[in-house]
Amino acid sequence: MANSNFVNEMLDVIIIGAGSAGLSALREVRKRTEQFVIVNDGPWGTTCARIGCMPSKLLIEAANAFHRRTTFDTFGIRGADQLRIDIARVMQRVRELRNDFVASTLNATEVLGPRAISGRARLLNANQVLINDKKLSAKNIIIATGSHPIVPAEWHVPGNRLLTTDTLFEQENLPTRLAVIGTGPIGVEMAQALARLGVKVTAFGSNKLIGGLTDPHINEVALDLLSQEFPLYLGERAEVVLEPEENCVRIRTSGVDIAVDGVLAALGRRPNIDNLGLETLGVSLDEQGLPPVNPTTMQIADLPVFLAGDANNYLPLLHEAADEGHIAGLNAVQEEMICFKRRTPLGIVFSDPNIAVVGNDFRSLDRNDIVIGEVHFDHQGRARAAQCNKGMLRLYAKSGSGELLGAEICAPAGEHMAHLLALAIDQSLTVGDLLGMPFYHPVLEEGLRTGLRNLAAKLPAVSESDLASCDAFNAAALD
Ligand SMILES: Cc1cc2nc3c(=O)[nH]c(=O)nc-3n(C[C@H](O)[C@H](O)[C@H](O)COP(=O)(O)OP(=O)(O)OC[C@H]3O[C@@H](n4cnc5c(N)ncnc54)[C@H](O)[C@@H]3O)c2cc1C
Ligand SMILES: NC(=O)c1ccc[n+]([C@@H]2O[C@H](COP(=O)([O-])OP(=O)(O)OC[C@H]3O[C@@H](n4cnc5c(N)ncnc54)[C@H](O)[C@@H]3O)[C@@H](O)[C@H]2O)c1
Repeated sequence: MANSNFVNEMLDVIIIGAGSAGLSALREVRKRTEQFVIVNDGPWGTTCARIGCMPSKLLIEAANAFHRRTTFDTFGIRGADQLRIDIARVMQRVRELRNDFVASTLNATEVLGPRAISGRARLLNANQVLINDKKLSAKNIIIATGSHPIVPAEWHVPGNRLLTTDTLFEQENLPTRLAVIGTGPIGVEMAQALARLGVKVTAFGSNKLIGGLTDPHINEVALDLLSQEFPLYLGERAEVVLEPEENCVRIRTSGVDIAVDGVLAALGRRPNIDNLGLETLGVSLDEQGLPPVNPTTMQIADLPVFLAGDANNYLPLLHEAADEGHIAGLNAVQEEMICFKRRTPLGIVFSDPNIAVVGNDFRSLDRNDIVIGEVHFDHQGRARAAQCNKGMLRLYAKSGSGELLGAEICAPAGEHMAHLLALAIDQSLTVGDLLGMPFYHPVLEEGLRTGLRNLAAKLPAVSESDLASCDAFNAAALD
């Protein structure tokens, strides 16, 4: 990308960071002015496409395709034990498709010529940025610098044994024994995928709740299912020590001491705000070094500066980063600030079964104001047919009105049910409204309907003339 020649101009907008948030902001800014630049440090192509959502899902798809062989015998398909995984080819395919996805994101900036600048930006004040030793000025600045994986300084593990998702997808081969440290969304997704690809995975997490779950019942189900595939040790920080004489890394907790060939750090991500010059803005910074940001406008305090995407650590998810870039991009070229209503919360972990949290999570709800419905998928008809009959879903509704408030899920097709539920929660639908909707047969969503019926039984009865009152058969074949 070109170097800057906008030194003496007062630009309308400088966008710092060309990830999903920055590109989303760029789209809105470009519709309204030509007086802008976008600056990006390091490779262009976004975290999502290059080292995040997309390559991780590519790896998961390969792992799940191979894992399907464990069900073949029951289906009557013989010879599964002859199937072999070619890790080098798996990783090559991940990179090939990943490169395609990256290329598709570059179109937006390649057409910009000198307005797309490669370099590291640092704020000098609320209207000035230093880029490649040149001062650029703008009426508004959008910061969308993303985040990076946290790796504890005390680990002292050399790069060839220490992986993060920044480096995992570049590997030609995978370690034989791997410790995945951290069992949030990234740790859970990668631990299961790598275990399914034949890596001897052991997972460690300081939090007893995994994959972003807050409902202990769903967490227990998720833990039970995942621990059938690889051991998980939770509730303690793991100590990570290089043992050069033993040619391994040792992972220790109070109850475990194991040797591994490599470590995947999945301990969370920190916003890319260090040395960014946020202190020059003259606003108070919190203990993480973050300034106050209005989530409806993305504005920092009352400054002409906006903070969007993972960089603000508010909702570090792709669709939220895109929304925040959109909001910041619009507001940066607007006379009057527009306040946006944010979307219904939705988080999905692409484990098998999927883990999802939608609407209000269990932890945030007052137990006295809600009723809870639940369903196990062990006996669900369609799930049994597909040999994916495991998992559980819990639904939370307002006790008087039956308005659906949230759900936590570890269930087959959880990603799709979470979307249906997000739609319902966004529209303030009640359990009765949902049970009045059509459910086809035989589908996994009938499991969701069983959960809704379980919830409806704890709410005031609906009118007999309402089809929402239509009851279950209590037969696996029909529900
Ligand atoms: C392994 C993994 C899997 C994920 N899976 C999912 C998923 O399935 N679903 C989902 O919703 N989310 C997922 N996420 C999260 C999602 O990828 C992020 O929320 C999203 O990519 C953040 O976009 P962003 O624009 O804020 O940051 P980025 O895309 O990281 O963009 C920030 C850019 O700013 C640049 N930059 C940083 N500092 C400077 C500076 N000083 N000057 C100039 N440029 C700078 C960076 O180099 C980078 O190019 C995943 C993340 C990871 C790591
Ligand atoms: N499918 C998805 O939607 C998806 C997938 C991946 C990532 N993401 C996003 O990326 C963000 C980062 O994900 P993440 O999983 O890296 O972070 P996270 O913060 O959600 O989870 C990190 C986990 O590591 C644990 N941990 C921290 N230090 C530890 C230590 N020393 N020893 C053991 N455990 C330790 C924490 O208790 C926590 O459970 C998430 O907030 C999520 O929004 C989303």
